[in-house]
Order: sequence, then C-alpha cells, then structure tokens
Amino acid sequence: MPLIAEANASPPLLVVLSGPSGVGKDAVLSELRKLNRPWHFAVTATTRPMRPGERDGVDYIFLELDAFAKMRERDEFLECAEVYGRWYGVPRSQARDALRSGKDVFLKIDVQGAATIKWMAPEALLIFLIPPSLDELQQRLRGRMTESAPELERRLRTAGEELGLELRPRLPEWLKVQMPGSPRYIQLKELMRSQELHTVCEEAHCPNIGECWGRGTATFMILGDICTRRCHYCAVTTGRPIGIDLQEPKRLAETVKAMNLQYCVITSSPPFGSFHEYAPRAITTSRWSCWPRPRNSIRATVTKSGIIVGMGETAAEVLETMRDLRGVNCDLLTIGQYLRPSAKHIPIDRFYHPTEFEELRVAGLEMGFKHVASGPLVRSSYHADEQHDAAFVQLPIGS
Ligand SMILES: Nc1ncnc2c1ncn2[C@@H]1O[C@H](COP(=O)(O)OP(=O)(O)OP(=O)(O)O)[C@@H](O)[C@H]1O
Ligand SMILES: Nc1nc2c(ncn2[C@@H]2O[C@H](COP(=O)(O)O)[C@@H](O)[C@H]2O)c(=O)[nH]1
Repeated sequence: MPLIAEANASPPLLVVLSGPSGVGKDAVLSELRKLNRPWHFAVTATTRPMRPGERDGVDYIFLELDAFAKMRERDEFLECAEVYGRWYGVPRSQARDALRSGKDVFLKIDVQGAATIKWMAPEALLIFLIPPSLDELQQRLRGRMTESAPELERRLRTAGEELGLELRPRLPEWLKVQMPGSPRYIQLKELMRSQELHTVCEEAHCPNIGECWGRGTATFMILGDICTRRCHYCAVTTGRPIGIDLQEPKRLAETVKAMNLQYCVITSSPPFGSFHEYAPRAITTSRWSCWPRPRNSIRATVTKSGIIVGMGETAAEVLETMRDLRGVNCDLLTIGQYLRPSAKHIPIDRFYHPTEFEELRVAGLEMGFKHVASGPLVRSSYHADEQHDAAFVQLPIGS
C-alpha cells in the first residue's frame, strides 16, 4: 500500500501534551490550531475559577465541584485528577466521538494524568515538554501573571519534582533492585549511625546496598565522608574535609568485629586516597586483603581496578583500558553500569545489555585478569570477597 494511503488508513491518534505548568503547552496547542488540520483539541472540565479572558466551553468547561463530582461518579471522564488543589478531567464522550470520526485527538494534561493515559491506552502518543531551565520556567509562569505568589510557588515546586522524575530514565529490567529493608540491613544501618561510621554503599548511593548489607558485607569509608574532588558522575559529597577523627579506627574495628565479617573493604576518599575513577580511565583501589586471616596465610598483594561504562565511551576504549590495566599487571577487574545519581550529574549515555557485560568478562579473562566481575550492578567492591578468593586460589603460595 502506498505510504500516504497507509497513513490515512491508520487509526486516529490520541496525543497527550504534558509537562510542568507554564512550560508552554497552551502556546504549542495554539500554534497547532493555526495549522487548520482535522484535529480535535479536547476541552477539558475544571473546577478552578475562570481567569480573565478565558471562555467557558473554549478554554475549559468550568464546573462547580458538585457537577464535576457527579460526572466523576457516572464515570464520564476518560481521566481526571486533582491538580494544584482543583479538579480537572477529560470528558470521555468528547475524546471517543472525535476518535470515532477518525480525528486525532489532542489532550493537554498534567504529568500524573499523562501517566494514567499511558497506562489506559499504551498506544497513545505522549509528548513531554521540558523548559530550557527552571529559571526560564519561572519567568514564563511569572510573565503569564495568572497565579498568586503562593500558587506560583506551588507550581514551581511541583515542576521541579516532575522534571526530576522525567530526567531519570526508566531503568531496564536487569537494573531493577529490591528496596533495601531486611532486618540485617536495618540492624547494620543502626550500627553505622551509632558508631558514626560512613560507608561507600550509602555515600555513593550504591544500588546493591540492600543485597550486600543483607548478607553482612559493607565497604567502609574512613577519614570522613567528604571528597575534595567534584567528579560529575559521583554521588559522594564534595567539599573541604573537616578534620580527622582519631577514635574512628577503634570504632571501625569494633564494628567489623560485631558484624562478624569474613571479608571487609576499607577505603578513603581524596585527599587521603582515591577509591574510584570513571571509565575509560581506570584506577586501582587499595584493599585490605589479609585481615582477619592469620598472619601466616598472607600470600601476596593483589591489584584491582574498576571501570564504569555507559557514559559515552566506545567499546574500543573500554577494551583499550582493559589492555592497559593488564599491561601494568592489574589482577582483578570490575565493570559495571553507570547510573546517574541525580539530575546534577552527567546523563547516562546508554545501558549496556547483560550479554555485553558477559562479552567484556570473557575478553578480560582472555587478556589474563585473574577475575573479572562484569555486570550491570557490579561496583568496585561488589562481591569483593568472591574476587579475593578467586585471586588467591590462582596465586601460588608465596608469590
Ligand atoms: N517557547 C516559549 N518561550 C517563551 N515563552 C513561552 C514559550 N512558550 C510559552 N511561553 C509563555 O509562557 C507562559 C506559559 O505558557 P502556557 O500557558 O502555554 O503554559 P502551559 O504549559 O499551558 O501552562 P499550564 O499547564 O499552567 O496551563 C505564557 O505566557 C506563554 O506565552
Ligand atoms: N490530569 C489532568 N490535568 C489537566 C487536565 N486539564 C488540564 N490539566 C492540567 O492542569 C494544570 C493546570 O492548568 P491551568 O489551566 O489551571 O493552569 C495544567 O498542568 C494542565 O496540564 C485534565 O483533564 N487532566
């Protein structure tokens, strides 16, 4: 079938224009109307008072709360929601009649409403408008002069949340982890607080915290929780360190004993040391490899490094970095997916598929690494005990 005929034969679209208040949804719709295409622009119902210049039935169907509630009871809304303390709803009949007549239908709704429509009608086309910045959004909203100061404040606060949500990409299935909350996790959290200790697990927002703490392992961060570096991918607080706590080693030792650990990772952040860097520049992490084994079981020093992927590097760069590490006799390697800690950090370039991590693991072993932990959720200390064991199994005594 020729393309145009096929396009004409396709079912009409339900188009949802969404985004924070004041971003310009009405402005876009007004431009679309000027195109004079056979589209239907839904007029939604609201309980908010009419603004100067607005017309009933054109800008909104303005209803008293009672009338709106009755329509809601009769299930006459395709979607309805309370937005900024007022009710808004899309009359079902309007959307249905227009779609039946073959017209594409445009809805202008808030972010929660758009999520509802997506759930009800996955085939709908969702368009989310994002302002160039929050400052610009503020200027647009102020310039419109339709909201009181508290209302303006409320809409801007909500906009911040909505944009934060939208900037966070949906995680693929293989990166979804359970919310931490096991009894062991809670117990460990209390222990860390009572002993005033810091962990990389918490400071770096590690996605494995629930799993690792649940099985009684943790990575301690000594000499403070402030890092002098300002790496654009790292969640650790940056600033000037505020002195050394001379009692920390004792409390740390007591905690490790109380946790009955078989294996323990201790690290510090700059200026006292470095615990990680981003790919493709990979760095070694220092590790406490002997304690609590008896002295005579100390066998060798093992070196380890980690790479975070998904920040825009190429596959060739990752492999080159791995070869460089082997070139300086690095023994153990971790490779994991970069996850953006907040909207202030650099965006994720892409998610590596688990099969790609497996390919990197195999490539690493072929290059001669003694152990390669490579997977979406792998972090520099993830299952460090297993890496340690793998390395020592392969190292002859006394090497
Ligand atoms: N691209 C733009 N650049 C500058 N100003 C804009 C732009 N788009 C819209 N505006 C202005 O910003 C203000 C808010 O736009 P608009 O009313 O269309 O937002 P909205 O997303 O429909 O808001 P709400 O959800 O609260 O109804 C208006 O004064 C509009 O003229
Ligand atoms: N969930 C829905 N949201 C709607 C609907 N109609 C409009 N809206 C949203 O409400 C806010 C506020 O609009 P305003 O005209 O008072 O500034 C705005 O973000 C609209 O997108 C609806 O039917 N459902």
